[in-house]
Amino acid sequence: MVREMALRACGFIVFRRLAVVPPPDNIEYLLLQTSYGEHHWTPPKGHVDPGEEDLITALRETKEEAGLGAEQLQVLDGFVQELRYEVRGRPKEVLYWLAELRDPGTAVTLSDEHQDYRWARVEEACTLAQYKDLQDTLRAAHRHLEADLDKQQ
Ligand SMILES: Nc1nc2c(ncn2[C@@H]2O[C@H](COP(=O)(O)OP(=O)(O)OP(=O)(O)OP(=O)(O)OC[C@H]3O[C@@H](n4cnc5c(=O)[nH]c(N)nc54)[C@H](O)[C@@H]3O)[C@@H](O)[C@H]2O)c(=O)[nH]1
Repeated sequence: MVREMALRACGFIVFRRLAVVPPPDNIEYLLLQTSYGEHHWTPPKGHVDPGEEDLITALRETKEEAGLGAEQLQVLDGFVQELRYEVRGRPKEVLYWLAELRDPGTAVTLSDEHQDYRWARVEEACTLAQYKDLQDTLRAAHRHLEADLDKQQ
């Protein structure tokens, strides 16, 4: 039996820390709303080009979709989440890493693929995200950041 190859996409859960609010409530996550289809919200991500490395895809898509480049991001070690769902009857897998926006004041610049963006605290981000698997991923990211914080204290 030939198993159908899953469509593969990679992206970043981009977050920023506001200076004026004490942690962990100062953490906000970036979500983008598509300008097509159901106008759903997801972190920046997109399809892996043939031969492209996963992290390079995540960086390229984040630059294309949000205008945020590698030099503006700090990619975190030790966190990656894999989502699997079906799109038009085909299996799709999405890998998300975590990346902090170094300067929380950096402006987001959207492409034609998205019509809106939001910096949202974890619960608002989950409300926007809608999908259970993406909500779980956002909460896992938040727990990971909170655990990091505990270690520093
Ligand atoms: N005009 C038009 N054009 C489209 C359309 N569709 C695509 N284009 C074009 O394709 C290009 C995109 O290329 P990339 O940027 O490289 O790829 P991705 O970023 O991967 O983008 P996608 O939108 O293909 O993929 P998803 O976000 O995965 O959404 C697909 C479906 O999956 C569901 N879904 C989404 N997220 C989750 C989740 O976390 N969990 C679960 N469980 N389900 C989830 C949801 O139901 C959704 O409808 C663009 O240039 C468009 O021009 C469309 O309907 N009309």
